[in-house]
Amino acid sequence: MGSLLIKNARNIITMDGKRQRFPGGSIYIEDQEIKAIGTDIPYETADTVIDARGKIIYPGLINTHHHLYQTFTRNIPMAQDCELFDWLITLYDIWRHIRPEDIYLSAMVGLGELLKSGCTTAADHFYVFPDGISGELIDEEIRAAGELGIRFFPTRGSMSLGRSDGGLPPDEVVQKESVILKDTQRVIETYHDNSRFSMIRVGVAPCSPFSVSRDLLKESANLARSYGVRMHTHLAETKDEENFCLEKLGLRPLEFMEDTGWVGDDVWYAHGIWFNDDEIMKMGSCGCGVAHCPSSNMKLSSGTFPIMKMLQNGVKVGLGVDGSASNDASSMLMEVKIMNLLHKLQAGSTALSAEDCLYVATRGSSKVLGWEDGIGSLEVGKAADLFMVDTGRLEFAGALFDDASLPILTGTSQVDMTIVGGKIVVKEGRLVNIDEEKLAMRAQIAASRMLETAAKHTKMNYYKPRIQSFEKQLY
Ligand SMILES: Nc1nc2[nH]c(O)nc2c(=O)[nH]1
Repeated sequence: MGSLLIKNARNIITMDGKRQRFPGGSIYIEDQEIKAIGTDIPYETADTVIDARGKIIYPGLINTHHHLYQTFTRNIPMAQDCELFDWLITLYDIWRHIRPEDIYLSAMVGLGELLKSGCTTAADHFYVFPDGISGELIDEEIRAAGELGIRFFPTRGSMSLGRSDGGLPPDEVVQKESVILKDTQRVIETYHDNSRFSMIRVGVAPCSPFSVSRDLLKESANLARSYGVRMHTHLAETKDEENFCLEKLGLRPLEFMEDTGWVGDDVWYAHGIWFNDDEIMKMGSCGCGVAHCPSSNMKLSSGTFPIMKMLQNGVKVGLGVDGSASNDASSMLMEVKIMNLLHKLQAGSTALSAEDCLYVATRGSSKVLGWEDGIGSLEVGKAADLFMVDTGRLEFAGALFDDASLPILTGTSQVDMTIVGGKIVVKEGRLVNIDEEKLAMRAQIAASRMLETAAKHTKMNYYKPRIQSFEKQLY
């Protein structure tokens, strides 16, 4: 691939162990790897040279939880203003009609938004495999990631406990356990690459305690561990989930996970809001990680993630935007800001700085994904995954007093350049490898098709909001 020199940056925010910054610094990259970084590096030229005067460089953000296919079901009036179970029940009926092309296009849109907001590695949890849709579905989003040039961590999700067996999802979107395990093994064998600068690592991800069976959890854990791949699931997201576990399984959610082999330093959960103090201590000591998804937790009124208790107990915490249906966006930069504001309110004004939140979204996320040797900070020996912002932009005027927190506090959601593994994938704020306008048009047509098909089947009016406007309620 050759060499790349990025020189004369206004500042480089490294997020290394000392949180070093290099005002006036440069980075020298060979192939995917950072070979030198600082103000006094022994390289003056390279195959490609970028003059970064006036630009600030940050480590690429790492998204630890997403459902990219949900990009086609955002801003649906009927799925607003409800909590997780009602929200899922509404949306399962739409997701039933997803096609392979929808998975590809929704991933292109979601991953494109992530790259444009400074994200360089994205984990995804794909768990809807409807009856009657043939094809190797998760492969569609892997194809999209390859085309856009983002580092990708697809997790092969699954649901096996349909409504007729006491689960939440309709039977039409659950699969037989043998089918799930066979396809998961195929995905691991076809795509998983555990090398330091791998572009694809695969995880195993049964969906949630109310949508999978005990047997599937056990067998999935055995499969994942036999290949040495990581394990991911939703846990402790809502009180409804806790009640489901207590009533139907006689266990708290974490007890259920322990019982089925789903505790350990190769496991990360999404959300983790409703763990009690003993459980948080246990998670810290056994090395479990959590993908914190603040926007989604607020939107679905799920609760507030106890971040300070988690960090104080040594739990690995990373950041996730969650599926677009419970966020309506895939902006990692915006998520860092929202996280910062949420915890000012919850944990107090001095608990977490904007720079601490940037740490969670970079270093913290790399630990959650078990990938700290390759990504998460800008230092020699790590991948050249980074984003840059141009301080000359209007929204930064009057704010150039702390370079680490600048793009977070000012609330910008777009970066000027994103580089993944030494390759430029966003330039002047635009995706390099795809025509954005054409993609947007194709994607909206496909999303409308899916919604209209669902409406025909269910006879629901998805355009109808759940609540009346507040004026109507009040007067
Ligand atoms: N926020 C979300 N929580 C979930 N639980 C579950 O079973 N599926 C989901 C989901 O898509 N989003």
